[in-house]
Amino acid sequence: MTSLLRSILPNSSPKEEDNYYDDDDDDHSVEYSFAMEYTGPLVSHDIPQVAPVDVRRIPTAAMAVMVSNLSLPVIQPIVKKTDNSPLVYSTKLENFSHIEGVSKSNLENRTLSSSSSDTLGFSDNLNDSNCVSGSSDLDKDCNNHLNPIISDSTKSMSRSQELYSEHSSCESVEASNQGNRTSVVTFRDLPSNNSYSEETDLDEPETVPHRPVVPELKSGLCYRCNKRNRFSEKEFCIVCGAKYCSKCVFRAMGSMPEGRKCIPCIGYRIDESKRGSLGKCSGMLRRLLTNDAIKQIMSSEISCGVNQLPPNLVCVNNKVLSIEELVLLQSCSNPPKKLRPGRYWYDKVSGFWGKEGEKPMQIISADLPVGYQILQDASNGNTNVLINNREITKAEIWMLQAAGIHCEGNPHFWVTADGSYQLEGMNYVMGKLWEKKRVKIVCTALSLPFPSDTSISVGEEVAKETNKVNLKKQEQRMMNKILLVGCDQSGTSTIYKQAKILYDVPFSEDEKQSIKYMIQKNLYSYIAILLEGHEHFEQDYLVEMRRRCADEPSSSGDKIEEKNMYSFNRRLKEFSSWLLQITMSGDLEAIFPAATQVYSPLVEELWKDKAFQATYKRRNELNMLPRVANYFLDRAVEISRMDYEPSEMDMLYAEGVTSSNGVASMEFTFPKSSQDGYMEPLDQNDPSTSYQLIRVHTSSLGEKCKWLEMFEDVDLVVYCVSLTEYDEYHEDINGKQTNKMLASKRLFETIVNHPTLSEKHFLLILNKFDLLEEKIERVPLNQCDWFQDFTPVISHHPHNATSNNNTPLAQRGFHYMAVKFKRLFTTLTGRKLFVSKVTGLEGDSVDLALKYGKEILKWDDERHVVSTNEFSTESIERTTSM
Ligand SMILES: Nc1nc2c(ncn2[C@@H]2O[C@H](COP(=O)(O)OP(=O)(O)OP(=O)(O)O)[C@@H](O)[C@H]2O)c(=O)[nH]1
Ligand SMILES: [Mg+2]
Repeated sequence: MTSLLRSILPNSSPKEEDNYYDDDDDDHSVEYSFAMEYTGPLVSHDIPQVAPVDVRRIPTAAMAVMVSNLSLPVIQPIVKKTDNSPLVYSTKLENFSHIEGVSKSNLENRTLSSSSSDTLGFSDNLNDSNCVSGSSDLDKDCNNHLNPIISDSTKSMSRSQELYSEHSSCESVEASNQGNRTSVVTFRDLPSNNSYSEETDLDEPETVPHRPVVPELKSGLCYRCNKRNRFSEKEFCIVCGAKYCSKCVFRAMGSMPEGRKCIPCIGYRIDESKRGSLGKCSGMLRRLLTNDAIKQIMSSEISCGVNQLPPNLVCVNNKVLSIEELVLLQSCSNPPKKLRPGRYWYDKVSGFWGKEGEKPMQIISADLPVGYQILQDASNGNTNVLINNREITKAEIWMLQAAGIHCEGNPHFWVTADGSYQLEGMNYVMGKLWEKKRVKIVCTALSLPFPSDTSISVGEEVAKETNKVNLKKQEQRMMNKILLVGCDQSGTSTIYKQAKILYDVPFSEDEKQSIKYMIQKNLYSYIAILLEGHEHFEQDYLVEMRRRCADEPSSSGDKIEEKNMYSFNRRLKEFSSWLLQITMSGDLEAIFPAATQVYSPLVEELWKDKAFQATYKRRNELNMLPRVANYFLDRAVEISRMDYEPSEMDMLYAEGVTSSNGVASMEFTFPKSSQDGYMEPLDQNDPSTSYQLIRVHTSSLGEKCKWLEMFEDVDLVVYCVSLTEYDEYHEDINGKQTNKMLASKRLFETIVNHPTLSEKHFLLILNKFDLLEEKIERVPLNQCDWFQDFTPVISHHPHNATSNNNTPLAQRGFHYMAVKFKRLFTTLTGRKLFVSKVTGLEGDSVDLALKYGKEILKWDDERHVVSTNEFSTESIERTTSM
């Protein structure tokens, strides 16, 4: 028998063909099969029925592709329903009439219908060529697995078929032609998308047999043709793990009624380690089939009964689930995502859901009668703070703090599904957790769950749909987490904000508002510095004038006062002394920006005042004035107004970023750019790769950065150091002056040595290179004890551009510091530190550094793929695209 598959694979050996289809005309033991209206040319390319298939689930589009490969028309089966419900599949004859050599009468003659009123199958004139027998060589190969499926239709209908047919809402009515003939199938309308239908899956799917995983072949070998091509894509069987190349995949897997399983594995449970890849096929299969075909196969793979998770492998609150519980869990409006075998805890009141001994990973529907009562130590918390009887983790404490909830005194909270919280024993709701914007930021940064808006407020159906979409979106995306840390003033918040601007992640209203207030408050502190300077300038001017006066006895003291170019009018004088007093007392923070409305007119008046302008011109003499102050002072009047709206640049230059507990988090993707050249090939194939940048302030990390353990799932740590710190000092908690570079080094050591990050890649950002260029000319690097051996040789031949000696001093300083950190890192870890030179205020510079981070992650991914040759479909795609 010639098969359609065979016909599209002309080079395959006859032996291989025999393995799949035999010529035994008498054996027509297909239980579910096509009845199609066929015509001449098609007869010789019959449909590859290698396993019993629910007609509705046969990926017709897959067939269509194969047919289209043969330049044949797409066959669209249409369903006719007769009184007794058996179905007849037919195709529209017109579809074929344009094919050369095919007349309508020819088509009609070859029309197929069910062979008896209640039997669905091929009519005799096609049986010869189209039916698949169970006695082919292939089937002999697979005898043990296939026989139960394709022999006696009633007696031997395998469990998988039962489940399968149940899922596809087919009912086996009776068998005609016992042994050889097809069983009778009637069809009901498909129910909604639920994987489980009540009557179907409640009976022990755990009895679905388990098939051992095949031992892995040497990397790159196809399990069928045994040909090696390490980098060519393969599709793998979700049961036994065997991998097939594009030439063999259809021969090995047939029409894939249960998804990607080799034929002998049909009817068997999937390998649980591959559950994550259900519904995700390789790029290879996508190229071979149409979208519709892929959709159909993947949907069968996800929903067919035999592939469902066995309930006895899931334990919730110490109780092994029954099938009813599992169904409840998976069919609720907000089910656990990617449920795998394992032990879980479930807080029925709030809906928090997590793995035993771990922080919550999701918020699912509340009040499901699943598992026993939750235990206090379910998530292994050690905070003495309880939510719904569970001792919560440190990450959750941060979440509560972000919501403004105090956790002193080890309180016990009661949190309901909508986030309402109250103290145990108190009868009033203190607030709603999920309504606090900062909670969302902290939850995202710490990988804590946050409910989607819909799951709280909208009806079940909409929520269900939204969840599905979200789930799909999540599955499509690969999230890489980047943790950004550094000492105070190293520039982490600048880099974080720069990334927002670069990758089009808008600042939230909340962030904008608080950055605006920060800018306005800082403006008054800069003005205060100017006013302090003004007092000195005024005093100096007075002294100078008096000296001159002494030289010219004719001029009076009053005149000197009048002539003083630094004199304010009375109002400005009062404002000036008030502001200076407030600043000295440290109350500036308490008054501004709230008082902006009142003082804004005074700022305007001040700015127009000649005395103040004279002071402003001399601002460079004021050491206390930060460099960034110029940027804002130039627009002081505009900024001091109530209706001031900070621009992106303003937000970048503002000192700080809104965050609670010093944690800020953003998601972004790298935009595609034609200039990226060779750097981009992988991303072009995988544009959905997204990144999460989490900036955390070290003051929030506790002693010895203990709370770094909350960032166990980050992929890359970016440590930020300011290149200008080498001659700067700050007072530590004991009042001791400490060199800032040494403090940075110590923090670096602590973070690198932290057990949570022991396996992570590190990228060191040496920031503020623009400032180093200025500073290193004035202040030698060996001001810092750690940099004593920096002794650059200065060239006396400035025109010798190729000489190393002519490398700018700042560049050499940067290299030197980079090597210092690299050596330190290698001593601590034995691994390689990546370093990037950055000027945080320049977008391109930050962009390059973050892209470097991306390259590190990509490199790591590829390394894993090559070394472990994992089954992950993404990795297969990536390897190939290398
Ligand atoms: N000239 C220059 N200034 C920079 C650069 N990076 C950051 N700054 C400035 O340095 C100051 C500190 O930067 P931040 O980003 O606030 O530093 P941080 O790490 O958040 O420090 P904390 O807020 O103290 O935690 C800000 O005024 C920035 O504008 C840079 O590359 N060049
Ligand atoms: Mg800052």
